[in-house]
Amino acid sequence: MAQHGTLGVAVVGTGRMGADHVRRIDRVISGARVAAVVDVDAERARAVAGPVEGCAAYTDPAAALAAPEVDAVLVASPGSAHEAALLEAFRHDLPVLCEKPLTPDAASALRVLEAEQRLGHRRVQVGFMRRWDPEFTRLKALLDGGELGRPLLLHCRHRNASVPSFFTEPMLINDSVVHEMDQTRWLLEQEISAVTVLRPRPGRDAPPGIGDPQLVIFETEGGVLVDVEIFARCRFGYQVQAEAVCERGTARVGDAHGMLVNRDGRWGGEIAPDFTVRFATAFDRQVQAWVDACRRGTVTGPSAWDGYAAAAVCEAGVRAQATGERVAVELAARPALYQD
Ligand SMILES: NC(=O)c1ccc[n+]([C@@H]2O[C@H](COP(=O)([O-])OP(=O)(O)OC[C@H]3O[C@@H](n4cnc5c(N)ncnc54)[C@H](O)[C@@H]3O)[C@@H](O)[C@H]2O)c1
Ligand SMILES: O[C@H]1[C@H](O)[C@@H](O)[C@H](O)[C@@H](O)[C@H]1O
Repeated sequence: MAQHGTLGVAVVGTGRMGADHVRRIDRVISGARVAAVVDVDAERARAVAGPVEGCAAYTDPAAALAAPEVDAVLVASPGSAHEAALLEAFRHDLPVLCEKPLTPDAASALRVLEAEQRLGHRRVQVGFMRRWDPEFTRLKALLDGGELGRPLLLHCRHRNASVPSFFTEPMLINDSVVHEMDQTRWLLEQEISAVTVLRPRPGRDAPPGIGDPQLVIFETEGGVLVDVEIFARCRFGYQVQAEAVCERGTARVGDAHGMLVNRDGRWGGEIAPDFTVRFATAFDRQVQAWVDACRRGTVTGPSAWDGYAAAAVCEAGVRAQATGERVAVELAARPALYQD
């Protein structure tokens, strides 16, 4: 490890998330520095590397990951480029924080699992950052403590003020509801066994042919029902809420939005404009936990198995969305490397 135990990180993909992670490693968290950035867009890579001391800009991930200053890799390229970046990181046996999704489909996620198993040890943490959100970690601790009894239902809301114009209907599942898939598996410690997608009439802001909002229902292997409202163009702000209904009580997160203001005969709180604000603390804690684990030579957080399981549920979800039918999730057997 370079420079007094400081972790040298290569950030692959310097778009919205990648640039934000570069800022976070450079200015917010401790124990790491950005040694290299990679982007197929050379100008973008140079622009992001410029203000960071000692950071080299590359267009070829293979060249960057072979650099001696690089001890670990943060993958923030589009999902379709994740598999290649992960396999390149494995070639050098480097630890990886891979933004969600691990890969865009279950078959490619299985290939990543197989490659990691060939290494013989886990190297991947998947960027399901809600696992580090202070409210969600409290909910998890409450459910784990058991004082509310067993969870029976989980009501989730996932609202984005807007999404890019290229956002397709399957992306409601693959890009957005993938978070609730991981959140459900993590909070309940159960696999999701089936998915159904229901549609109300589309909102007026939904592009032609795209049903937005949608209601996505998960059934878990332990008999819990989970409903997820996904509304990608709700206009008013970014809202992620979850309420667990248990045998002896309920618990809900995602309502608190900073300040409460009394004014002009009204009272109310703030709503975050987007995920970078709502989950700022979660992103910081996620990357700090990854850096700390890398420096200890261990892994933490959601594994490649969790990334694969979410991809398998996404596949069922996209089929349920297209057919209107209840679709069972097909999951491979969990390999020994991911048993704990
Ligand atoms: N955790 C979250 O809440 C969250 C939020 C947003 C995005 N993401 C994830 O982060 C990733 C990036 O999303 P984004 O919004 O920053 O996208 P983006 O389009 O803003 O940026 C992607 C960047 O990757 C570059 N790129 C494309 N192919 C590449 C390759 N093969 N090698 C290197 N660079 C390449 C592009 O030129 C672009 O600069 C995606 O996986 C996305 O799902 C996660
Ligand atoms: O890529 C983004 C990101 O993952 C956000 O966390 C989610 O709320 C959005 O719906 C999705 O488009």
